[in-house]
Amino acid sequence: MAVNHCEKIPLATQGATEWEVVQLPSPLGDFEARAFRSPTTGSEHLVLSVGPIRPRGGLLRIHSECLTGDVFKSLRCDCGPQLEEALKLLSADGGVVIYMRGHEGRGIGLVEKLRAYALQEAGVDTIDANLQLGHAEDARDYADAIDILCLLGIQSVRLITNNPQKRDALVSHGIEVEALVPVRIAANPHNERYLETKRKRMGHYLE
Ligand SMILES: Nc1nc2c(ncn2[C@@H]2O[C@H](COP(=O)(O)OP(=O)(O)OP(=O)(O)O)[C@@H](O)[C@H]2O)c(=O)[nH]1
Ligand SMILES: [Zn+2]
Repeated sequence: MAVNHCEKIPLATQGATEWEVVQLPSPLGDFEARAFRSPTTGSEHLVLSVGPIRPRGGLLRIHSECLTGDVFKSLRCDCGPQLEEALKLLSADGGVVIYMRGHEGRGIGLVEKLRAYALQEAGVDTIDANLQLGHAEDARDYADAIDILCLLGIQSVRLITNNPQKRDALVSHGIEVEALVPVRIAANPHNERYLETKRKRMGHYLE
């Protein structure tokens, strides 16, 4: 049964004392930025938004940190172009991106992600690499994202993702997902197998 997503928000967060709103102009658009330090995980997340924050029906992307893809434009994954695409959608229609630190490597961190890459270079796919290293295939926790949505007063969204598990994570915490907005990026020779595994083994909408 879905729960009220604001019910369990940590008391330390409820006043949102660290919730300054600043301007963040960039080549991809002019954003408002907020930073959030989670009292439970200690992670510091970034929220970028365009326009008024809509309690219902606004665009939302929950973007999992990928230092190699987002910052260094690695071609091994599709994260960098997906983030850019999401920010462009925001500039056109308004909405919110929550940039989730602590989600690096699907929650296993940067060092372990590179160990997983090494296994992939030996022929293992992205899921089995995680499993061989003793991790869950996806170790991401969405509790901080739910707290942030509560602080923003967001109850329902159009979610920018190809990943049905992100929708399920929100719905199970009482956030309504009115629609999934796909964010498909052209494959390249370096990420073809990775995208194929996401489609076949993780159920991502990547036809
Ligand atoms: N463990 C691991 N993590 C990876 C690998 N490639 C990318 N990542 C991480 O995966 C996360 C992105 O997850 P994806 O599965 O690409 O996409 P998603 O966020 O679930 O779905 P979308 O919303 O459609 O982007 C980022 O944190 C990346 O650092 C990999 O081979 N192994
Ligand atoms: Zn990536």
